[in-house]
Amino acid sequence: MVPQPDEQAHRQAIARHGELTKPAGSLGRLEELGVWVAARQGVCPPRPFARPRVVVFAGDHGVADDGVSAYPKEVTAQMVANIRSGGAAVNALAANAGASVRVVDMAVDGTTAEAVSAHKVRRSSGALHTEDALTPEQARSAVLAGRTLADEEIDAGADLLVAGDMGIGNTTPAAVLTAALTSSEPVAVVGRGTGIDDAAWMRKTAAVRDGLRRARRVAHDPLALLRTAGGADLAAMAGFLARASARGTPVILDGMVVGAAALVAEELAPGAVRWWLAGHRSVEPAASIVLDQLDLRPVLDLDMRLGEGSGAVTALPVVNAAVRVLAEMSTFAQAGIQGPTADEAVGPVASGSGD
Ligand SMILES: O=C(O)c1ccc[n+]([C@@H]2O[C@H](COP(=O)([O-])O)[C@@H](O)[C@H]2O)c1
Ligand SMILES: Cc1cc2nc[nH]c2cc1C
Repeated sequence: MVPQPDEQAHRQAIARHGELTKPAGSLGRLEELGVWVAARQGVCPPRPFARPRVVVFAGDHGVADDGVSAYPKEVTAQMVANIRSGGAAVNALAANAGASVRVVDMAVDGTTAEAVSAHKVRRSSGALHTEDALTPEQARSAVLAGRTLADEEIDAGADLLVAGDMGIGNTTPAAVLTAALTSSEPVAVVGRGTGIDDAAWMRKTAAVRDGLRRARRVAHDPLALLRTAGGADLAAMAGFLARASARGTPVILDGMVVGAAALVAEELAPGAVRWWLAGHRSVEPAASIVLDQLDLRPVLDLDMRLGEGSGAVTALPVVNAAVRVLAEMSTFAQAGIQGPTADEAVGPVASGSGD
């Protein structure tokens, strides 16, 4: 069961925005974001996030051997090492936001450090256009690993979670999952991933078509869908996102790959979306389809298409800014400033974060 955000804190935050020393509604969506956090923390005014945590789910995909990515699968293991040593984009952007980063190997086609491979399910997920991505047992283990990781992080004090992804080929299964759960056509969900050319785009679209043919048959069953056309990374992310919501822990979603996992998580745990904020709009076309389906409006739109949780942690300082407005501004009464005249007091907070 997914808990409801706190209605009372939600109402108090909206009322408080009307009392702060600014024209009603003048901070635009920043007001709405502060209200969103207050309702998730169950307190008004809300607190800046003290222990935001990123978990990057790494795993490559057999379909990448058929020329659907601009990079070879070896890059996945190399980037896991780079994230671990602090040299990836997500490390820099997380540091800017006061967040810490953990990377886990769910299905990397290579050897990674012992410290990151405790939950590893297999080497590379299956080539979804010709075979199942996982066995039923692997799918169950991967979802459970994601749930366990969310529990571990929340129990260790994380007050905001971000799921990131790293895996050569992962935009192909993410496109299939998105198409299967939104009744979209392959051409609508296939993008350029790491930067593929037209020939690779056509190969990728054919792979998505073939994967989707099998995925559509099991689209009503989230575990079967993850097994057929997802992969260990996507399954773990779905478990992680569903569990965060069940624990009442807010999440900032990243781009297209995390978005696809979020669609599955919403199937696993209906209502989970109420604990998620969309960090940004990835340029991948499927990302916008996910946002529409989940009725989420992204905080940022910076033409990013990286993954790793990078868009989510880029949005986090804006979310913390929204919190500080509610927590630190003076009210009209405190500052001895005249409030609005009755006629002027129009609706204080914009809508559209899913509330
Ligand atoms: O999540 C996104 O919006 C996103 C968009 C484009 C690329 N990516 C990243 O690029 C990699 C997958 O791209 P590809 O072309 O190998 O399928 C993987 O590591 C993802 O994290 C991620
Ligand atoms: C270098 C590199 C870094 C990445 N980070 C997420 N996906 C990626 C893909 C590549 C190729």
